Amino acid sequence: MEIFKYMERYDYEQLVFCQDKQSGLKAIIAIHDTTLGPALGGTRMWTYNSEEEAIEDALRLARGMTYKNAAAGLNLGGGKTVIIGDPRKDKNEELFRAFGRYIQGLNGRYITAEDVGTTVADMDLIHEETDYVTGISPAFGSSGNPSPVTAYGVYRGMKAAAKEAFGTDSLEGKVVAVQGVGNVAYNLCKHLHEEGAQLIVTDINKDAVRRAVEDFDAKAVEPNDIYSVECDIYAPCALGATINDVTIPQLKASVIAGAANNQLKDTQHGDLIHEMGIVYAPDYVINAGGVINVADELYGYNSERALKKVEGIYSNIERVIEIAKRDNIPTYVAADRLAEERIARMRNSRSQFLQNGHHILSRKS
Ligand SMILES: NC(=O)C1=CN([C@@H]2O[C@H](COP(=O)(O)OP(=O)(O)OC[C@H]3O[C@@H](n4cnc5c(N)ncnc54)[C@H](O)[C@@H]3O)[C@@H](O)[C@H]2O)C=CC1
Ligand SMILES: CC(C)CC(=O)C(=O)O
Repeated sequence: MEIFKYMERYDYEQLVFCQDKQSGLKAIIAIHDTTLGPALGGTRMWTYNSEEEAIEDALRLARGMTYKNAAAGLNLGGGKTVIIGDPRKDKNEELFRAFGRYIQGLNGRYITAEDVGTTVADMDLIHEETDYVTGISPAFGSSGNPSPVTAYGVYRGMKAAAKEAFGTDSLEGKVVAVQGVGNVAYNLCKHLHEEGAQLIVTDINKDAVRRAVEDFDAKAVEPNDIYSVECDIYAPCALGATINDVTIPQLKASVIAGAANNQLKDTQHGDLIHEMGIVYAPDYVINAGGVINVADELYGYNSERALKKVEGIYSNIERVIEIAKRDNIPTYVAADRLAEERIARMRNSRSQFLQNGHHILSRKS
C-alpha cells in the first residue's frame, strides 16, 4: 500500500502509529479532516489479518467520521483509531493507558470514544491519562455507552426510510433482517420488537443470537443466509462492506437501514441499489446517534438535549432522500454533498478569518 498516495487521494491530515512493547499496544490513529473542529471518532479493537488491512480500516473509518460529524451538524472533524488485537484476550490496563498517553500527545486534535471491541471500562482507563476521551462512565458526569443512543437514532432513521418506501413510517408487521446483534443491534431490536416488527437475526456469536431469539421472539438464520431472506428491511449492524457484488443480487428488501459503518463496499454498489429502487439510508447519517451523544459531553453532558438531537436523524434522512429525488442521484451521493458543502462553507469562511489575522500580524512585525 502506498500510504501517502492513499492519504493524498482523500486528503487525510495525519496518520499516527503507536507502539508500546510492554503492553503490546499496536494502534493506528487516523485523522482525516479537522476543518470543522477536533477529530472525534471511536477506537476499534479487532484482529486484523495484516497491518495493511488495519491501516486501511482506520483511514476509511476516519473519513467516514468527517462526513458523519459534518452531516450531523457537529462542530467536529473526523478521526478514528484501530488497535490491532483480540478484544477478548489482548486487553490490559497498561495498553489502554499507553494509548491514552498517545492521545494526550495529540493535544486535542483527536478525541476518542467506543467502537467495536472497546467498552466504557476501556474509555475509563484511557481517561486516566487524558481528557480527550468521551463515552466514559456516567459517574464522571459523562454519557457512558453510546450504543443504545446509536440504536435509537438508527430506529428513527429506519422509520423515515420506511415512510419513503412504504408510504407509512410504522414498522408494525414489517420484517426486518438484522445482521449482527451486538451492542447497537440488540437495542435496535428492542425498539423494533416494541413497535411490532418481525425480526430475523444472525450473528457469528451464537450467544448474541440466542439472546435476540429469547428476548424478541426473533427467527435465527446462518450468517450467510441473512442476505437472501424474505424481508422488508435489511439492517446491516455488524462490520462494513456487506453491500457488494455478491450480496446485492440476493437482497429482497425494499429498504437498507442499519448501524454498520462503511456499508457500501464501493460507490458503484450505492449506484446499483439506487437503480434497483431500494431506499438506502446512508450509513453515516443514520448511525450518528452515538457520536451526537458523546459529543454532547464537550458542552457538559445533558442526555435530554442529546436525545432531542438524535431524534433529528429522522429529518436528516428525510432531507437526504429529498435531495436525492430532487437531483435524481443516489442517497449516498446526496449525503456526501450535504457533508461536503458544509465543510467547504466552513473552510472558506474560516480561512478568510485566519488570513485576515495573519495579515494583521505580519503588518505588525
Ligand atoms: N457502538 C456504537 O455506538 C456505534 C457503532 N457503529 C457501527 O455499528 C456496527 C456495530 O457496532 P456495535 O454494536 O457497537 O459492535 P458489536 O461488536 O457490539 O456488535 C457487532 C456484532 O456483529 C457480529 N458480527 C461480526 N461479523 C459478523 C458477520 N460476518 N456476520 C454476522 N455477525 C457478525 C459480532 O459478533 C457482534 O455481535 C459497527 O460497524 C460499528 O462501527 C456506528 C456508530 C456508533
Ligand atoms: C461510537 C461513536 C461514539 C463514534 C464513532 O466512532 C462512530 O460513530 O462510528
